[in-house]
Amino acid sequence: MDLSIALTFPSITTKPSPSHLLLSRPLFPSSSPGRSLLSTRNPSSSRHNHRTPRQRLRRRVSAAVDDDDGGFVLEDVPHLSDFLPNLPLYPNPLEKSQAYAIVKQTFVGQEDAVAQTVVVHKGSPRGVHFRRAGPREKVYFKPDEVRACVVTCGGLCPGINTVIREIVCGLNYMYGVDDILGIVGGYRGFYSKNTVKLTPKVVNDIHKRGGTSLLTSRGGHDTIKIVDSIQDRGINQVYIIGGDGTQKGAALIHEEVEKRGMKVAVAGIPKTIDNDIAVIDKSFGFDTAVEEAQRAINAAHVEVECVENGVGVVKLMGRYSGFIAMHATLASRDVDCCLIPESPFYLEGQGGLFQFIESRMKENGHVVIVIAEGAGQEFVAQSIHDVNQKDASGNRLLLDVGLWLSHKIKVWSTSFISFIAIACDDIDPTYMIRAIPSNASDNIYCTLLAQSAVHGAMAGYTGFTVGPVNGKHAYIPIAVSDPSRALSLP
Ligand SMILES: Nc1ncnc2c1ncn2[C@@H]1O[C@H](COP(=O)(O)OP(=O)(O)O)[C@@H](O)[C@H]1O
Ligand SMILES: O=P(O)(O)OC[C@H]1O[C@](O)(COP(=O)(O)O)[C@@H](O)[C@@H]1O
Ligand SMILES: [Mg+2]
Repeated sequence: MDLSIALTFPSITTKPSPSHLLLSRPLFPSSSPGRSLLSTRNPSSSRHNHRTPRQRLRRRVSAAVDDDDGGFVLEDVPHLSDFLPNLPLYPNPLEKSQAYAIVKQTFVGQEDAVAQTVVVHKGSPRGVHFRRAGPREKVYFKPDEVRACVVTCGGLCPGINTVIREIVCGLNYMYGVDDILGIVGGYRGFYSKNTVKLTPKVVNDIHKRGGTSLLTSRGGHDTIKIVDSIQDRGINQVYIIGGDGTQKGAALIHEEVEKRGMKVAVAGIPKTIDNDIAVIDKSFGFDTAVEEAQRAINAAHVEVECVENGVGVVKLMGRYSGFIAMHATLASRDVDCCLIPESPFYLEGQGGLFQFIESRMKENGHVVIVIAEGAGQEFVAQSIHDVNQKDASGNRLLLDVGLWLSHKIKVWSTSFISFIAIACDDIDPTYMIRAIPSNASDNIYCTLLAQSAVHGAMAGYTGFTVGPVNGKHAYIPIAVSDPSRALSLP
C-alpha cells in the first residue's frame, strides 16, 4: 500500500490537530501549475472536439509511443482544462495547513508517474504509466465554490462507509469545503430522491457500520437525467463509489458533462467485493472479506472433522473471479480443493473432483472444498432451464453452485462408493461477508482512496478512478479500469 501520502484525521469531536504526512521519495518541483511536461495531451483539444474516452486514450497512447523517450507511455486522465481552456487556478489551501507543516514537500510533482509494470528487462520500453495521485500545488476550485456530491451504487462491500466518511472529511478538513450532498439510493437517486447534507459530524461514526449509509441500488442509470440533476443542483464535483457497472456509468456521465461544457469533475472510487477491477492492485474491503471468509472455512473444517467422512462445501463470492476463494484458501490451510471460475473443472473420471475427494477421504478422513460462486456455472445451467435471468443492472443472475455441488457429491457418494458415508455441508456465508464493516487495514486503504479522489478532483482531473498500482496510488482513466474495455497496450 502507498503510504507516501498518509493523512490521519481526528474525530469531529476533537479539534483537528497536525496530521502526519509521509513522503517516501522527494518530489520534483513543479515547473508549471497547469499541464505537465510529460503530458501527451493535445493542446488543440476543445469542447467541440468530442471523442469517446477510448478514442482519446488510443490517441494519447500512440502520441506517447511516437516520442523518443524510451517508450514511456502516459495513460493520462482527462482534465477540465481540456474542454474549458481558460479556467482560473488557485493556490492549494494545504500550503498553509498545519497538517502539512512538518514535511518538506507537500505536493505531488507534475512529472510524477506510476509504472504499471515494475519487472522489466534491460533495453525494454519504459512502458505504461499513470499519473501519481496526491495533492497538487494549484487547484481549479475555490473552496466556497465547490458543491460536491457522493453516490454509492451496486452491491455492498466492506468499507463503503469509510470511503464516504473520508471524502466528506477530506474535502472539509483539507480544502475547507462544506457544501457536500449525499445522493440517496444509487444512480436513480440523482433524479428520484432528495439529497442529504453531509458534514464531518453526520459521517463521524459511519465507518463502524457495514453497508452504505447512502443506500445503493442496481439499474436506474439514465445519463441525461443524472447530468440534468447535476446541472440543476449546481454540483461541480461528483464522487462515484461503485464497481465495474458503476464505472461504466461514471464514464458516460463524464462524457455528457464534457459535451455540455460543464465545470464538473467526475471521480470514481472502485468498489468490488469480487476484486475484479482491472489495473489496481486490490479493491477495498477485499482484506476484510478474506478474513471473514476464513471464519466460514473454519466452521466447515470443524464440522467435517467431527463426523465420519465429512465433506464441507463453502461457497464464496466472486462473479467471474476467484480472488476471495483463492486468498481465503491460501490463508486458511484447511482447504483441500479450491474451485474458481478462471480454472475449469469436471466431476467424474480420471482427474475429476470425485476422484480427488475419494483419495483425500482415504488419506485424511474429511475434505473441505471452497467454491467461488461463478465457478462451474455451465454445469448448474445444464440442470436448470431458466438460466438467462438478469438483475436490474443487466448482470447475469448466477445459479447456486454451492447447493448444486453438495447435491452432486451426496448423490455420487451414495451411488458409487458405498463404503464412504459422506456428510456434506453447504455453507454459504456470502452476504454475511460483504455486509460487515471494514477492518483496520481496509480503513486506512479506504482513507487513502478517498483522499486521492478529493485531491484529483480539486486539481481539475476528471473521468478518473483512483487506486494503487504496484503499491503507489495513481489516477487511472475510467475506461482503463473497466476489465471489459481495458486496452491492450503496445
Ligand atoms: N454499461 C453500463 N452503462 C451505464 N450504467 C451502468 C452500466 N452497467 C451498470 N450500470 C449502472 O451502474 C450501477 C451499478 O451497476 P452494477 O453492475 O449493479 O454494480 P457494480 O457497479 O457494483 O458492478 C447501476 O445503477 C447500473 O444501472
Ligand atoms: O447484490 P445482489 O444483487 O444479490 O448480487 C450479488 C452479487 O453482488 C456481488 O456481491 C457484488 O457484485 P458487484 O460488484 O457487481 O456489485 C457479487 O459477488 C454477487 O454475485
Ligand atoms: Mg459488477
